[in-house]
Amino acid sequence: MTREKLFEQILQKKSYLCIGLDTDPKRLPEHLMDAEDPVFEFNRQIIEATADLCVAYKPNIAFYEAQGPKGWVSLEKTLEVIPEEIFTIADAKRGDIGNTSELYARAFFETMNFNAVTVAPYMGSDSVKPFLVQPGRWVILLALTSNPGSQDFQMLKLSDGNEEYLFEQVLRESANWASVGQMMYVVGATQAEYIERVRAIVPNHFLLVPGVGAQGGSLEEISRLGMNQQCGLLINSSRAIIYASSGRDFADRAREAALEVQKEMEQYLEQYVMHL
Ligand SMILES: O=c1ccn([C@@H]2O[C@H](COP(=O)(O)O)[C@@H](O)[C@H]2O)c(=O)[nH]1
Repeated sequence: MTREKLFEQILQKKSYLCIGLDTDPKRLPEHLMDAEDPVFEFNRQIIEATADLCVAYKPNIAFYEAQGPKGWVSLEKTLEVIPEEIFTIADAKRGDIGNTSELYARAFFETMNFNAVTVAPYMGSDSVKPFLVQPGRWVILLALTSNPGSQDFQMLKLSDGNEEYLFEQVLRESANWASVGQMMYVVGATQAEYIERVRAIVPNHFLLVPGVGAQGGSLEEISRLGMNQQCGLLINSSRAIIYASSGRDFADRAREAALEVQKEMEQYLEQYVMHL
C-alpha cells in the first residue's frame, strides 16, 4: 500500500488507529472455546466490529508462533478477513544476515500478504535492505521502543562527541536506505519527551506508536508532538481494545473502546492536520 492510500484512509475514517491482534488463547472468552479455531473466531469478530474505526491491524506474530502450525493457520485466516483497504503489519521484529532476511521478507510479503513487517536494526543495513525490495511493502524499523529496556542501548550517548543518542543515529543512517514511502519507525508512546528529537531527524516519515492504553502512554501528547502534514502516525493499541471484555459482549466492548480512541483522534486530526 502506498503512503498516499494510507493517508486517504486516515482522512476518510478520521482515524490513525492500529489495532493490535495480540490474541492470547488463555484470554479468550469461554464461549469461543467450542469454535473450530477459537483464535481466528475471536479475531474475525474483533475485525468485523472495528474495521470502520481503524486504518491498520497488527497481529503480533509471537502469539501465533507460540501455537505451532495451528497458530500460523489462524494467522493466515485472519489476514483473509481483513478488508483490502486496511494496512496490515506483521509485528515480527525480524532481521538477520542478508540471505536469511530475504526469506523473512518472502515469508511476510509473499507467503503471507502483509503490507509491513517490523524489523530490528541491530544487524545493520544488509539485514534490513532485503525487506525493501518491493514497492508498497514497508519496513517498520525499531527506533525508540516503549519498554523500560529501551534505556539499555537505544539511549546510549555515542562517544564521538556529537551528543546524539544511539536511536538518533539509527534514524539518521537508516533514513537513507529507503524512501518515506517504504520505511516507518517504531517510537513508543511512553517516549513522548523524545518525539521532537525524532521529528527533527525524520520529519516526514510515518511512526508506528505502541504504548498507549495498557502501557500508559498519552494519545494527546504523542499526537500533539508527533503529527506531520500527512498525519504521520499510526497509534497501536492491543490489550485495551481486544480485551475490553472477556464475556460474550467482547466484540461490542472492543468496538466501544476503539470508538472512544477514534473520536479522540478525530479531534487531533482536525486540530493538527486538517487546518494546515
Ligand atoms: O516498542 C514496542 C514495540 C512493539 N510493541 C508491541 O506493541 C503491542 C502493544 O500492546 P499493548 O497491549 O497495547 O500494550 C504489543 O504487541 C507489543 O509487542 C510495544 O509494545 N512496544
